[in-house]
Order: sequence, then C-alpha cells, then structure tokens
Amino acid sequence: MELQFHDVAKRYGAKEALRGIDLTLTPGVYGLLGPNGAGKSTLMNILTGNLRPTRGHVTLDGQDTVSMGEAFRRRLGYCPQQQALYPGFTGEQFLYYMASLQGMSREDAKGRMDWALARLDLTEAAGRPIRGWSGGMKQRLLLAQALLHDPDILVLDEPTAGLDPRQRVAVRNLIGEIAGEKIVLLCTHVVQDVEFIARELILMNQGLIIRRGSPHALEQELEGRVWELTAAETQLPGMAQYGTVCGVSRQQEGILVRLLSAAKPPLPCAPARPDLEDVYLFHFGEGAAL
Ligand SMILES: Nc1ncnc2c1ncn2[C@@H]1O[C@H](COP(=O)(O)OP(=O)(O)OP(=O)(O)O)[C@@H](O)[C@H]1O
Repeated sequence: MELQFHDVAKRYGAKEALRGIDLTLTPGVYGLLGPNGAGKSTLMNILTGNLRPTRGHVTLDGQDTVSMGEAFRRRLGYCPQQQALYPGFTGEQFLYYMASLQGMSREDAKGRMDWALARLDLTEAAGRPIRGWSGGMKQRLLLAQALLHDPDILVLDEPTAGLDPRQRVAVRNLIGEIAGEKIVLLCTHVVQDVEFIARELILMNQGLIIRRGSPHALEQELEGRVWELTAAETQLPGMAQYGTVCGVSRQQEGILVRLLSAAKPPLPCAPARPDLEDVYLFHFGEGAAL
C-alpha cells in the first residue's frame, strides 16, 4: 500500500498554507510534528477529502483519492481534533450512527463497537448521553469511531489532547498495537506521543516538510549539540546567550540546565544525550537550526 502526495499546495487568499508537498507513505506510524500554523491540519484535511488542494493531488496505490470517492473513504479512519459530537446521543448511538455512515451492517458494527469501547475504557459510559461526558471521554469516543471499520489508513489529529497521563499511555499503546499493516498519520504537539510508536517523524514548518527520519536518527543528528550544566540562580538570566535553553530543573546541588548549542558553551558542562524534545526545539525553537 502506498499513499502519495504529489506537489500538494493550498492557498487561503494570499496565505500559502502548503507550498508543494511531495510525500510517500507506506504502512507504519508517522508522527507529523510542527508548530502552530505549519500546515499540518491543512495537509490532513486534504488527505481526508475535507479540503480541496489549490494544486496537486493525492493517490492511493496510483489511484487519485478524490476520484476513488467512497472506495477511498471506506479505507480511511479519521479522528478529528474538534469534539463535534451529538450531545443528545449516547456513546453507543453515536458509534452506530458513524458505522452506518461507513456502510457497516449493525451486526458488524456491534462486534467492532464492543471491542473499541472496551479498548478505550468506555464500555460503562456507552449507554449514557454524550453531553455528560468529560473531554477525555469524548476524545476517546472520536478515536473509537475512527477505528470502527478497521481502516487501512488512520489519520489522527492530536488523539491524546485532553487525556490524563494514564489514558494518554493507553491510547498510545493502542495505536502502536493496531498499526500493523496500516498507514497511521498522527499529528501532535506532544513529542512523547510519537517517541515510541512512530517509525518516522515528519517535521513541517511554514507549509513545507523540512525534515523526515526515524526518532532515533533525528536524535542522533543532535549528538554533540546538547549540554548539561549546574548553574546558580544568578546565572540563569544569561544562559540564553549560550544557546537554546531546553530544560531547567532545580536539584539539591543547584539548577540543572540543558542547553542546545552547536559549540560547547564556555562553561563547565558535559554533553547530554539528545531526546525528541531537543529535536523539536532544534528545528522549531527560537533561533531554530543553530
Ligand atoms: N480557513 C482558513 N483561512 C485562512 N487561513 C487559514 C485557514 N485555515 C488555515 N489557515 C492558515 O494556514 C496556515 C496553516 O494552518 P494549519 O491549520 O494547517 O496549521 P497547523 O499546523 O495545523 O496549526 P495548529 O498546530 O495550530 O493546528 C496558518 O497560517 C493558518 O492561519
């Protein structure tokens, strides 16, 4: 299975939200990372068919996804960010409704629905109206509906938004587990969400893909650029002159500072192991691309 973006561009008036994206995805989990306004939602909305590109097109195994129409939509699961749910429906009614839109029979839907509700810890709540649900529960219900028809392609827009740490880990594990032969495109601001499950990270900024690679490869690129030192309180305000401050934590012996800098800062410091947060700050932080 091969999903391809061919020179996909999108303009909103004078604003170029996407500036010619070429991207090929094969089965695996991809983390789509980028700051606000990078173009991530626009890219996902074009993939799901909610938005028409100004230029370019998307193909699945060589076939134009817009021309495929219903055949493409049946292979796609989409978990949107907005919690636009029907408040008067119970969770179960909502899932049956979504399953019917996917063309599933009630019997097929029942089996998948029970599985999804159980996996997302919603079985007990399923009979209650959604209006009384918490934000985290609604988020998990949106994920459940995206999984109902066992799609080949899953598009997840901030799937862990509003979840507490325990639910976040559970959702992350579920995504990793069901990924199998699917193409999963997961958009997030939370690097920990994709650290362990993404085969590849796609970094976007200003309507372009600026970098892609495995989490490990992107971290390795920063070897020799991340430093740790213990500083006194009075030194903190001046730290930014030595690089991007990517961590400050108070320890017994002083304040532990993590700095991102191409050259060794002229301070007593030791090299530290780069992590994904460093990768994010390196590419998107203030003074990015040192
Ligand atoms: N309907 C619209 N009309 C005008 N400009 C828009 C519209 N939708 C998005 N934009 C602009 O296009 C750019 C890309 O927006 P997009 O929502 O795709 O970014 P994003 O990476 O998803 O951001 P976020 O992380 O905040 O969701 C932004 O500058 C945004 O302001």
